[in-house]
Amino acid sequence: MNENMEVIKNGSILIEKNCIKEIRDGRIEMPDAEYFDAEGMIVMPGFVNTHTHVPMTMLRGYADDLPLHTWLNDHIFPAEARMVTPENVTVATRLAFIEMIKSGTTCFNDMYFFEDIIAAEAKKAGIRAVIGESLIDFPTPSFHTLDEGIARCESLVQQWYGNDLIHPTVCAHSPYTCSKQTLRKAKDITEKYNIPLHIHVAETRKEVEDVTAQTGASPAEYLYSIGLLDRNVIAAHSVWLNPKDIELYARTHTSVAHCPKSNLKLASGIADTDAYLKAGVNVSIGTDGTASNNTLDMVEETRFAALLPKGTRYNPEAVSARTALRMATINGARALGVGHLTGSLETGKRADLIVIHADASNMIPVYDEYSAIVYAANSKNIRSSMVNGKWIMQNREVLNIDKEATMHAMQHLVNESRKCNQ
Ligand SMILES: CSC[C@H]1O[C@@H](n2cnc3c(O)ncnc32)[C@H](O)[C@@H]1O
Ligand SMILES: [Zn+2]
Repeated sequence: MNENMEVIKNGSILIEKNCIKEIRDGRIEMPDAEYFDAEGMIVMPGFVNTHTHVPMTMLRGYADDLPLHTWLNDHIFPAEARMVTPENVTVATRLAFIEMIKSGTTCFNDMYFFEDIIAAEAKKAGIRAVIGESLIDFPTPSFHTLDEGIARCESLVQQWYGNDLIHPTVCAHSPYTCSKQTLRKAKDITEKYNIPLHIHVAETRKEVEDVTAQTGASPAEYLYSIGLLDRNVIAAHSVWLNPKDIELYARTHTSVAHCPKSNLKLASGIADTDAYLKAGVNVSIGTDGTASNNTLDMVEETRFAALLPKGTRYNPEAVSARTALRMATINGARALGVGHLTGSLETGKRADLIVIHADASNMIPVYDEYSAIVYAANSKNIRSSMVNGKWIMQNREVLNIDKEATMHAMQHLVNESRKCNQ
């Protein structure tokens, strides 16, 4: 693999319009060019967060230290039924974007309700977004019947299909909340447009037990049996895969969105990503929502993704820093079907990159860039960020979102919701 795919060292990147035109050692002389001096910096592709529910910033810390099914059924679903409105989704999405941009994410994959709002906000913020309206077999804040939900899914796809920054998908919540018919309808839309399907799979042992009791197959086998697994599928979590499931993912090119922190916090378990990678599965990294994480920080998530397998496998070579960084960038882009556009610094790709201040007390000395980023960096080291050739953060200032107004609006939203709940 070309060295320049991951980090750029002592070199120059020529960007023309929204694309990387050239990458070269040393300085590129261009009389009319605008120069950005990256002395003391590491330039790398932006992080690709492959599993989020961005408006869940409104529920950060709302119900902590609970197992997934209690957390979801007794706390999160009821809170969402009250709080998920178009206005609240707008505010919560802006807050999420500030946090994501400040921690180096240039592309994210979202599953929620009112994704039309999230798409429009992403366009304004300038962040690359892979977005899908979500199907689930009960009335939701954005639709009441399944037919309405399906219509919303397809109309979002039609609205953004072919866009250079916003890439549509369809989301089905999970095999335990969607019937076979719902899952098939979701898949039919993705097949019609050749776009990804985003779904939670095998997150907990309970899910595996329940799905197996109902269908006679593991969640992965069941999804395969109804034609759902292929290279256009992003299977979030996938903690509880048996050896046959792993082989099935590899054979069908199903991608995993590994969410180490959310899985730890909800005590769902630890995915054996070392085994998945060795079997040839495309493993990427996601944060999940801030009600289970409770951050959207891909620097932190990547560190967890590199450290956990070492502890569970008693093997310091399991998931190296370099592998973890690939999972967080190019594997993510490939999982989302945008690997031809983003996820690495290569001539012809879109200029989606971040600038890390490596000449910092918490990072020097930098013997190895991958190690410095994965094991030493924190989000504050990320100084600037560019998506599609445009700066979206410069010197830690997020350019297209009003931070003060957003924070104020979030506080107001929470106060109002508390009043209504009293
Ligand atoms: C159908 S929109 C997304 C839906 O998913 C819920 N959710 C958030 N995190 C998780 C998770 O880890 N497992 C399962 N479901 C999750 C979220 O609250 C929305 O209702
Ligand atoms: Zn999730």
